[in-house]
Amino acid sequence: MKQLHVNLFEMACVSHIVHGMWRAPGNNRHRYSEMEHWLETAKLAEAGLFDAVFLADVIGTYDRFGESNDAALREAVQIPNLDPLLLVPAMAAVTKNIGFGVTFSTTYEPPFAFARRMGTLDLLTQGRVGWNIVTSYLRSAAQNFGLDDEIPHDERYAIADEYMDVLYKLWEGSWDDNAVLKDAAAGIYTNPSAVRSINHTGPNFRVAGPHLVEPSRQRTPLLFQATGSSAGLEFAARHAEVVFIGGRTTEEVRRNIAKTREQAVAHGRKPDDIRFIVMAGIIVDETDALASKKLEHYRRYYSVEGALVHAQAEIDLRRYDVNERIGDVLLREGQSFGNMGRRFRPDQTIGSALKQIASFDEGRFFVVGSPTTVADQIENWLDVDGIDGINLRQYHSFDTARDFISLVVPELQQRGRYRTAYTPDETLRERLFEPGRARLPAYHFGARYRDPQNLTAPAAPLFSSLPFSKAS
Ligand SMILES: Cc1cc2nc3c(=O)[nH]c(=O)nc-3n(C[C@H](O)[C@H](O)[C@H](O)COP(=O)(O)O)c2cc1C
Repeated sequence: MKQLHVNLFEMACVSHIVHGMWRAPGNNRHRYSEMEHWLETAKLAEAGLFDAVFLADVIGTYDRFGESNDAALREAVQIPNLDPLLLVPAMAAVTKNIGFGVTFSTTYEPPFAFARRMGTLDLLTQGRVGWNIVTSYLRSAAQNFGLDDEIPHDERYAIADEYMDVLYKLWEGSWDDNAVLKDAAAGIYTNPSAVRSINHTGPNFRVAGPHLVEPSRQRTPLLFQATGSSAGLEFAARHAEVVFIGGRTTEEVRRNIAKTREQAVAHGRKPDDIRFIVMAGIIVDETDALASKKLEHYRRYYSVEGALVHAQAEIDLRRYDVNERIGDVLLREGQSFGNMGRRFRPDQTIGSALKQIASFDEGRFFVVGSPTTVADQIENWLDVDGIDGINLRQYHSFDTARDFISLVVPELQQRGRYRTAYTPDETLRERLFEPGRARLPAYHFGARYRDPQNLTAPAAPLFSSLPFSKAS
């Protein structure tokens, strides 16, 4: 019977996704800048037998709503924030099993330095790190790295594909497993013939190598990705091992999962080589009634303005008649339906959009209720939608995680749907897949560089033409 994988869905900032909640009494969000806060977070997640603490990240500001950073700063929407990679060693030092998923963009910082950072983290954590691959979607991020505007979407994925090529060459191909000898008698620490330069030359990167970090247990960290576009799905089919999937209905979720599996098979992988995780909102209490009361309590703090900032809304919905349709207002205001199109339909009324925002309702994977109500839903998500796990959204730190751990985990364990202990000494990849699978499978694209011959044979770029469309 399938068991549920759970990541604590976090971000090193005050207001990650449930905006306004930082004002709720007892919420610890304001302690995001204290080391102790993250040590507590990691220990709590480990006590709950979670798979990992998953840290989102952005390297720019949400400056579209109101055409400035003012609202984002007032509402603390992902600013101020901290670099998530720097939290991992501290959290790893006070835990033994919990994994760490960290977000890093392939668009702005060179791959060689990132390869070293992740190699360092995989060594220090004994193989407990994963990487959430993003190409970054904020114009302000581009402007923080010398550009006027974002690089076009599909081009970012083409750059990301070459980025992965460089990383695999460094992580998988530069050092042999038996390179480090530590032979004090002979005075040889590393066998020079077991380490090689990678001499990568490509359209975006030139990297000589060798990698500076000796092989770690996973070599390549567990690869997470969230996507919905055709270029993103093609990239996931070649690279990703854990994909954040979505869908408004069970049918849509199942279709998206099937499509992603198919594309992975087209890239020489197996249908089961990808685990599917959704963002889930779970508000639980002893009874359904108490859980609904908790939801009402939380709703009082929710910030519609914070949600509009995060959606990079082109218009302030609150300024229009609730019966007007969003599409008509945008047209009249000469605005595109770009950002808001990700959450609303053009024929939706302003009133229904505001209600959707304020309702907390995050669609398909949102449940409020007793442990039984929640566990019933989770079993549905596992067996009917076909997902493998959830990123547990934090409404209140640390009540949301504590409620889940004390009320939902025992219920799921009783049903055989949740681990009762960690497998000692397992890597994060083994936890998501199976014992013995600490590294990328031999047929994964990244493993090709374990054969030094391939270091000199350039890989076929993923996209033969841009913008990418499946037909091409
Ligand atoms: C669960 C989840 C977590 C995400 N975390 C981040 C993040 O931390 N930083 C970021 O820049 N984008 C993040 N994204 C956005 C994705 O990286 C990506 O831009 C988005 O899914 C759209 O992909 P597409 O353009 O290929 O459809 C996240 C998306 C999801 C669903």
